[in-house]
Amino acid sequence: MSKLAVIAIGGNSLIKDKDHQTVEEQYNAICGTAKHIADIIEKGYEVVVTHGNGPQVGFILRRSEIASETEGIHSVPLVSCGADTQGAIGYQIQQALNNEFAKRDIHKKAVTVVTQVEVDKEDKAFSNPSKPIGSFYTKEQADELKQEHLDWNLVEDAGRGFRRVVPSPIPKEIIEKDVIDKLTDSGYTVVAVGGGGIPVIKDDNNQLRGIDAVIDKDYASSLLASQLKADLLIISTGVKKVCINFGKPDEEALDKLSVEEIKNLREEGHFAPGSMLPKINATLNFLENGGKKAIITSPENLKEAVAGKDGTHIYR
Ligand SMILES: Nc1ncnc2c1ncn2[C@@H]1O[C@H](COP(=O)(O)OP(=O)(O)O)[C@@H](O)[C@H]1O
Ligand SMILES: NC(=O)OP(=O)(O)O
Repeated sequence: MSKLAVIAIGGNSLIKDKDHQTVEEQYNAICGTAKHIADIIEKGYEVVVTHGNGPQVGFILRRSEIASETEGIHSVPLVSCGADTQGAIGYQIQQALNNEFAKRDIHKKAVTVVTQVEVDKEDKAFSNPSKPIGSFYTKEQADELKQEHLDWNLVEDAGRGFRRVVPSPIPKEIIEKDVIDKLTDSGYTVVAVGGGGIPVIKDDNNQLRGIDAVIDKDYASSLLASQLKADLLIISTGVKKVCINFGKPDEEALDKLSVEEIKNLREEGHFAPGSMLPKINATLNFLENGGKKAIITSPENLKEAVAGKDGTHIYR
């Protein structure tokens, strides 16, 4: 039986830099990533692809806010902006993968599952927004925006500038997990829990209802990988390897670590909240829930990383 890898693609890693964030440029980045995912499939893995949406969901929300200043145009709730990104990014990944499969004569089909993820309506994240979305701003721009939009929260994001933050509750249950499991078992390459999944809560009548938030896709991917009993969780992001002293003159890249070693480095504060810290926590959740191995690397290093020659490897 083939091994199962869940590959989580970061929303920021789909956008090279601020001059390359159009839909076409994002599709080009996805086509590049699709080649690397196809390499892994050719190595004999079944793959489930998950993806982030931090930049994209923020862009859609902002467009909606600006457009709704025009009479007759309604605004779009954040939860629907997240659902929109699942369709738009899922479509691009699905198309890029199917084109790549056709080129290589891989007899597979990629399919996207619109995925709802249940969260706790009492999650304290709802009163403590922490998930960075949308554009990066300078300190001056951030100060101006705070005065202009009194309901906005902006924080410094891992030395890259200021960003708006929204609530990011912990994912509890993947509503469509059985469908994802069945499709994967049948040989489809499934794209799922896009943007961490569409956040939903159960109301008093046990009915699902969307709630405004953005779930961290690394936590949702880790939950999915555990529930599918995946052999490998791969987090594909903007860096080849996780580092200690990141961005400092004594920065050092990490190759291979145990759960205990990475926990110690986490305690020492080497991983920035809102960027690398959730990835580390998500890999630890996977490894502590039965997973054996997790890799953090960049899209262009996926093949080498799976072959054990690159990336940061964390073992149970
Ligand atoms: N210790 C660290 N090692 C490597 N990268 C780090 C570290 N701390 C913060 N980062 C930053 O975190 C980024 C990944 O987070 P982010 O861009 O939010 O992820 P995503 O790819 O999921 O959108 C890296 O590209 C890097 O800039
Ligand atoms: N939803 C989410 O975690 O997106 P990013 O990976 O883009 O931050």
